[in-house]
Amino acid sequence: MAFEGLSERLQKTFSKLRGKGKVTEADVREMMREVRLALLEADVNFDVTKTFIKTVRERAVGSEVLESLTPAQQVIKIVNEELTKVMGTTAVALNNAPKIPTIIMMVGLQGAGKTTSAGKLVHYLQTEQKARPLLIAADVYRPAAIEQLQTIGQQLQVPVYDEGTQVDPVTIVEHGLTQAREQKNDYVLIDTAGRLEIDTQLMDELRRIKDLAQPNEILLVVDSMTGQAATHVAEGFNEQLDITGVILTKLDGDTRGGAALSIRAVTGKPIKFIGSGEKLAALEVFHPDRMANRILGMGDMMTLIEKAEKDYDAQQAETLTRKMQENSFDFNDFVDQLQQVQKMGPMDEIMKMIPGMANNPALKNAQMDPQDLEHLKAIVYSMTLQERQEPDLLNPSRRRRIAAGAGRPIVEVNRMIKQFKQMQTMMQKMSKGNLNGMEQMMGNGISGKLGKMAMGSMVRRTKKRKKKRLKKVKRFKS
Ligand SMILES: Nc1nc2c(ncn2[C@@H]2O[C@H](COP(=O)(O)OP(=O)(O)OP(=O)(O)O)[C@@H](O)[C@H]2O)c(=O)[nH]1
Repeated sequence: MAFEGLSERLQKTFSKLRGKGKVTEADVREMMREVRLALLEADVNFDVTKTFIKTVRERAVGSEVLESLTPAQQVIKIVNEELTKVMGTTAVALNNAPKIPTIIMMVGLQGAGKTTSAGKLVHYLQTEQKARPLLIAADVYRPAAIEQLQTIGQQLQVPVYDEGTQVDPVTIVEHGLTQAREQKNDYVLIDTAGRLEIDTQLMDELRRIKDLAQPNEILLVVDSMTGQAATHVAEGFNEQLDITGVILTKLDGDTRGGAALSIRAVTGKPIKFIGSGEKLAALEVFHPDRMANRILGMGDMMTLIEKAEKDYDAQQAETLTRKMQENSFDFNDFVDQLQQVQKMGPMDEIMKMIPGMANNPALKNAQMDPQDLEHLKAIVYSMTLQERQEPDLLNPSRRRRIAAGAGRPIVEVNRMIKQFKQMQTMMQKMSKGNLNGMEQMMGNGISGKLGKMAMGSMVRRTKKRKKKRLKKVKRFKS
């Protein structure tokens, strides 16, 4: 799992501070030594680590922390803010051309994930902006690369311009751009060749393509698993081509985090997207603040909400919104929700995005077994319609009969009813716009002010979204 080592070490370091009424300069110094080691072990660039530690230390020994009533939380807050800063502070959007097409040139070493990322970006543009992109196959050295791009093109139903392997890539790009202009494609993605390492011939070719195409974006695709090497690659490509942004791939793997934490500081260029899987939908906009939260085990509620919005069936979501408003969330909805959550991906990944859940050992490799869902359904279907709506009717004798009817042990029935009631309470609180209830339920791992801070932005944004959704429903009804 990405950042696992770094995340665990940082959280262990900070846990020593929790509960301390007062933090001394010596405590801060000791803690920063551990943070420094954790960063270096995660393959973060040496200079980046040095500057980071210096900044955090200076801020942490300031009076705002040492004299505060919650010094441990203040220190974590500073580390969080500085991690966010190192990674670029805010998400950076794609540069768009004033007049179509916006031209995006994908560059990078062999195997970094260029071709796959070109496909993911097309999928992202189609989903987010209903774009009509064209792909240009300008990697003439690896015949399989053209076929790979054609397969991706077919999957996404976008045209792929290629002239085989015998034509100069610059000519291919020139012809491809002419076709895109004629066919009014709004985006053009150029898949260029990669090499095992940066060499003059590759750079010459990329520069010639750049001079001809005058791209709005030169996105360097780097493999996060290569750690420090990824940072060197980024430095090299940036010097030669003046890249405009980075796509960091394979963050679903066992990456230590060095690349994510170093690239921005070393090159000055933003990480714009992260790849988190081989599927075409596995591309996310890079949000430094959310990444810092994830690294510190503070969850990433915004990504979770966005993921839910994307993967949830729109009609189901609307029904759920209505039920929340009417306070009529019942057992049938409960089963539906579990089914929806199952679609979102492995349970342990999802749970880690919830504040306070990241380091829960019980969640290690937690999976939602499809069979569990079948068992839950069997229990729900053994209830009467009225019981499904009013769980208070489920007295011990009814519970026993339901267990027998579903062929499941009574403890499982009791557990499910308890979970349902918790979810129902959460829904009721959300329907009243009271997300503090949710915070209490989920944020028990990060207490007090910090928990509120972590949830604060989500509460504000969720309220805004809710308002917007309600307006939509109102408009729809009238
Ligand atoms: N797990 C994971 N695999 C990825 C990701 N991105 C790409 N890959 C895989 O990495 C391998 C290389 O990806 P390609 O897209 O072929 O790499 P490339 O940079 O185009 O390679 P060349 O064409 O040889 O220069 C493929 O097996 C991809 O499926 C990612 O975010 N996560």
